[in-house]
Order: sequence, then structure tokens, then C-alpha cells
Amino acid sequence: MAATALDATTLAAVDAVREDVARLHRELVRYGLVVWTGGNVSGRVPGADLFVIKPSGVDYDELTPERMIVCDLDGAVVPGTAGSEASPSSDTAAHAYVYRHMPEVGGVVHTHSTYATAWAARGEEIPCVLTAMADEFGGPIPVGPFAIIGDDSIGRGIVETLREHRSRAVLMQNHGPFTIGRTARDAVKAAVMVEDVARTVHLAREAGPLIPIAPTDIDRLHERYQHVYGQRPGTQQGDR
Ligand SMILES: O=C(CO)[C@@H](O)[C@@H](O)COP(=O)(O)O
Repeated sequence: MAATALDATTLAAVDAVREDVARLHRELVRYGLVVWTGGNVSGRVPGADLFVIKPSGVDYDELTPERMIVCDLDGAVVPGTAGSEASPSSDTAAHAYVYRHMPEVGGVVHTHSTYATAWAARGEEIPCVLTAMADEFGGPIPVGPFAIIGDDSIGRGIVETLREHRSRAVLMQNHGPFTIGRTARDAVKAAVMVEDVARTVHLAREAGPLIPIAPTDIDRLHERYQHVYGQRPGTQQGDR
């Protein structure tokens, strides 16, 4: 297929997202969210109808920026760009669907992290019984429908479920967590956090009944965490 010429501004933006997405895959490994090649990160290219995602089934150690794959918002690989000769992640159509239908989303992550995926295997939402959940997700972690890998159905399930929720994580039934964020890093943070709360709530329930948090308290915690916690946006390394 004929190579697509990207202008210099777009190329620079693509290169920055390639660096980011390649580096963020190492965070999945660092936090123990993936085994073998079973998870993926993508990032939207600012100012262009493009996103960057990893090649399918390649070892995390080998995921360099040049091997990342540039796709349009229909999930088609942009011909002639670095990495375009390889097959993109098997979840590319799902990521593309999210970018098309949720313009505020700048990053998407999928893993099979153990505890979150165990809740997905039961098709059970994680109840909001921790202040950390209220902070980060503003309520329970919802379950999305069972969907076959490879076409739009996972993406549709993610969008339809998360549109109704403050949560940035959805447990796709029988599959695992998908998370979204303002940036790829933000989506990776949600993937780390969803596994953490999935584990804690699982262990708590093994030991006794769970104590719900009142909806008004969930709202207050979420509001504070989203607007007051931490440092001002843009002042920290890695805010991109
Ligand atoms: O869940 C699946 C396939 O069953 C994929 O998300 C996972 O194996 C990662 O695939 P990719 O290496 O991104 O193609």
C-alpha cells in the first residue's frame, strides 16, 4: 500500500507518543499486570486522528518506540510509517472504537491482571468499599458484556458501559479489565489501581462482610481526589 506522508508537526507528535507508549508497556510489567505478551497500551496523537499501539504478540523487552504502530481512528495501520509492516495488537479495533466515540480519552489500556480478571470471570462488579476506589473511580467498577476479540464489539461494550459511570475501568466479562484515561499514563494508572482494589476487596470479602460507603461520601471523596489531591497538573515529570 502507498506510504502516507505525515507533516512535520504530526510526525513530531507521533514520535512523542511512540516514546510514551513504548515506555508505558514496561510499567505493565513493573506492576505485575501482565504475563507473556497479554496486555496492551495505546495513546492518542494530539492534533491528529491517529493513535499509537503496540504490535501483537511481541515480547515487552522488544517494544521500542520504532516498533510501535500508528493507526487511524478506524484501526487501520498508516502505511509507510515505522512499524507498519507488523500486525498491530489484536485489540486495535477496540481501542479505535473508544477513540472514535470518546474524544476526551487520550489513552486506553488492556491487561489480564489476576484479581481484576477473576472478577471479570465471575461477571461481578467490584463494589465501592474502599476510599481509594471512591477517590479513583467514583463508585463500583462495572462489568461490560462478553464480546469476541478482533472487531468493534469489545469497543462498543467499553463505551456503552463507561458512558454510564465515573469509573475509568471496566471489567469485560470473561476477559479482563480495560481502562481509559486523559493520557496513556492516566489509563495505565487506572489499570494499576483497578488491580490493587480488585485484590484488596477480594481478600476483604474472604474474611468477612464488606461495609459499603454511603453514596454521598463516595461523591465527596471523588470530588476531593479529582480536584485537590496531589500537585497542580503540568508541574510534575511524567504528566504527559
Ligand atoms: O486478550 C487478548 C487475546 O485473547 C489480547 O488482549 C492479549 O493477548 C494481548 O494481545 P496483543 O499482543 O496486544 O495482540
